[in-house]
Amino acid sequence: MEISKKFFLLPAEAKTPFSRTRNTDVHGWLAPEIERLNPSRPGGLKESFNITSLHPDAAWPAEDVVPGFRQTIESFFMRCKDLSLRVLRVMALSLDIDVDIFVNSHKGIGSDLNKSTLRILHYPPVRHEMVKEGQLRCGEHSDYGSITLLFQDSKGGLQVMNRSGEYIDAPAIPGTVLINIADLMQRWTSDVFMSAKHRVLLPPPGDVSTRQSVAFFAHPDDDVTITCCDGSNKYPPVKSWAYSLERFNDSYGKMETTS
Ligand SMILES: O=C(O)CCC(=O)C(=O)O
Ligand SMILES: [Fe+2]
Repeated sequence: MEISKKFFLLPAEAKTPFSRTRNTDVHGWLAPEIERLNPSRPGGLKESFNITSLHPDAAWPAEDVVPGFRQTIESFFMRCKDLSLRVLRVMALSLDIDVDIFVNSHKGIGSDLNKSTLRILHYPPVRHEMVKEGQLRCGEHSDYGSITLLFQDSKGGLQVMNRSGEYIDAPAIPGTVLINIADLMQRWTSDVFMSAKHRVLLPPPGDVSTRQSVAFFAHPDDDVTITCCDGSNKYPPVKSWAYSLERFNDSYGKMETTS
């Protein structure tokens, strides 16, 4: 989180060259208030940098601007990939189905054929007099892929909806990783694993602290067709990337038509 803070504290002009301009290319910086994860609220009071592919040509800040940034983030990406695959295996085991069913559909993580994304997040201090009606640090949403690993600092604000439909606090527990089920996993398992809606509230008035978190969104390979693994037809088959792209278009608008 230290190294990601160094990036976020750069002036906006230094981050703009890494801006994400199209939904079809997930890599890059998203400035504050761009992302509306709940489209009925104003954009979230957060900024993020997203890494999808470890391709050598991806745009990164120069080594002298944030020393060690690329290497640290890429190596953390690989650790998240390993952990996600382990968790996906355990999930299949718990369902008593082919243990490799999920893992085999995530082989391309880190390549151009898979949109799994490591996102570092920075929530700047909130000036309550500037907050728009209904604005949050991050609006209510569920993630799109299979599972999300979430690492957060101790500042709080994250809430997750329980099965009764109430939002409950999900504070950081030292030494743990929070794992969210995402939408494609819900479809895949015909609602056995339910995707969890979540949001990040504003800090109380007068609290001008920043919040930082890191999320790893595991997605199945782009061309995998997600079909209910119990053989039912509860959800029609969807291609992984086609489904996620539609969801990205809801959250950011159809960026590719405006860039
Ligand atoms: O920062 C957090 O704790 C949550 C971020 C999040 O849910 C997201 O970016 O999808
Ligand atoms: Fe999320």
